[in-house]
Amino acid sequence: MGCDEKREPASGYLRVQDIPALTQDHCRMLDPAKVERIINEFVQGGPERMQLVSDFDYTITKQRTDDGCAVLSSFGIFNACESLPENFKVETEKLYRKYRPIEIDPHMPVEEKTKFMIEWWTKSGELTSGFSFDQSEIDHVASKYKHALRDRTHEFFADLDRLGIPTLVFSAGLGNSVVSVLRQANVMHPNVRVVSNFLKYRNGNLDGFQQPMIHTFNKNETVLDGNEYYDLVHTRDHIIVMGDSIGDADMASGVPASSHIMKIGFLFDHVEANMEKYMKTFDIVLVDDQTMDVPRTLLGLIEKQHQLNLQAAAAKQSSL
Ligand SMILES: C[n+]1cn([C@@H]2O[C@H](COP(=O)(O)OP(=O)(O)O)[C@@H](O)[C@H]2O)c2nc(N)[nH]c(=O)c21
Ligand SMILES: [Mg+2]
Repeated sequence: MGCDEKREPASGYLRVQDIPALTQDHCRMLDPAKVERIINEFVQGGPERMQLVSDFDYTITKQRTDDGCAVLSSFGIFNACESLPENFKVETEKLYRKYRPIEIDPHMPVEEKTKFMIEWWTKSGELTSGFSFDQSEIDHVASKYKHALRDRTHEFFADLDRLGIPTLVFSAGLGNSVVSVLRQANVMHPNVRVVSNFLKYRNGNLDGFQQPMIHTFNKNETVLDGNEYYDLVHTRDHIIVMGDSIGDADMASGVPASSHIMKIGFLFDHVEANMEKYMKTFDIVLVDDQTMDVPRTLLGLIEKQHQLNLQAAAAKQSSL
């Protein structure tokens, strides 16, 4: 026939229109054929080739809760701890007011922004120094947010664990809060790794953040180069990336160019204004979806084929 599009798909080929989670109104795709192609690659490749990379704030946590209560970010959880010195609160707030507009400035080039972000995280680390602080304070505040994870997060992390899929939670926020929320929600399984900024101590007092600094514009797998997680995942070329900010879509940059990446974006704020950019950036855009149902559906398809393969192999073995 000489034309790819017209070629009849092999039997067992999955069609987007036959996957109910992907035909919901709030599930948008600019290029459904590309999504379909990647799903079939994932299903054929099986769990051994998969890895998941996810943002934390408002990706694993909800963008909107049932009771309407705001969910604190990981830095927000730290800032809500009662024992922090007054001066810390005043000065970090000043930094936020200065640097946050730069971070989201649509006109400034990323290279220029990066300099400012390094400055912000550095100054924030300097302020997070020289006073005593106990992790139990973070745990206390974080306990309020263990129920603010997306619906079916527990099941989703159980799926990832059962299938042995390495799961990287990437956050330019505060790792101590991220880990605390995930632990208290009972999803911190052995396949989960959190790469983020963690508190450092010296002589019993806080001493800023541990290296390497993770900021908005280096939050991707290049920052992992050479560490043990990179070694674990660099051969896993089938990648699901999940985020709520445009920049999250780049979290897997640094992996080999031949990789197949499915980018899932959760869109909630200013839906109309953001839609076009999200559609161009993410393969699947979920509008006000506060669940893990779509990523779970992808894992379900991969697992189903995996089970069939295992059964076929067992049947072949017993017939020998
Ligand atoms: C250094 N610093 C950075 N941030 C914000 O923390 C965010 C963490 O970035 P992220 O991990 O991409 O999380 P997200 O899901 O919230 O986007 C950045 O986008 C910054 O806006 C910060 N926020 C607070 N409250 N305090 C800080 O010191 C601070
Ligand atoms: Mg986020």
